[in-house]
Amino acid sequence: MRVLYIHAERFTWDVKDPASDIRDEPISGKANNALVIFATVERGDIPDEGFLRQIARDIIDVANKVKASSIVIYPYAHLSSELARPYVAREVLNKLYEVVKSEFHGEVYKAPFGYYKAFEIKCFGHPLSELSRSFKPEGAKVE
Ligand SMILES: Nc1ncnc2c1ncn2[C@@H]1O[C@H](CO)[C@@H](NC(=O)[C@@H](N)CO)[C@H]1O
Repeated sequence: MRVLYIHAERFTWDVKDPASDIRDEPISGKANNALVIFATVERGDIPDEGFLRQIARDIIDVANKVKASSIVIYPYAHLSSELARPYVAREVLNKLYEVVKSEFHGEVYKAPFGYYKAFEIKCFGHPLSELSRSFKPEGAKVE
């Protein structure tokens, strides 16, 4: 899984057209002081508890470091050329959302899977406000 973390003063997303047969309810939303997780599920990623806990731990660690009051899991199919199939990707992201929500003290949101979306973001711009990660199921985390 490839992720881009942006610590945003403000983040809003607006659902547009469907982009996949596999999709969630089309719910738009917004969050303030949010760690936004642009997440691309890659071929070989699995909805395995251990794999997802490893990712969730890193997300929550960074959210606490930057003192974010919310986290947004944002399905984003543009950070890798090795995309997982939509069915698997949706399951991995929904499970990641559940793990993060069960372990983070603040609000956790998930933008809907399977749509084109408009978004507005105001990045804080401090040294930890833009980070990227690559996670592999065998547990190796590549910075
Ligand atoms: N491997 C994958 N990882 C993460 N998200 C994925 C995915 N495969 C499909 N999606 C979702 O379906 C929309 C169309 O590709 C995707 N939509 C988007 O990526 C929007 N930000 C608009 O581009 C996304 O919701």
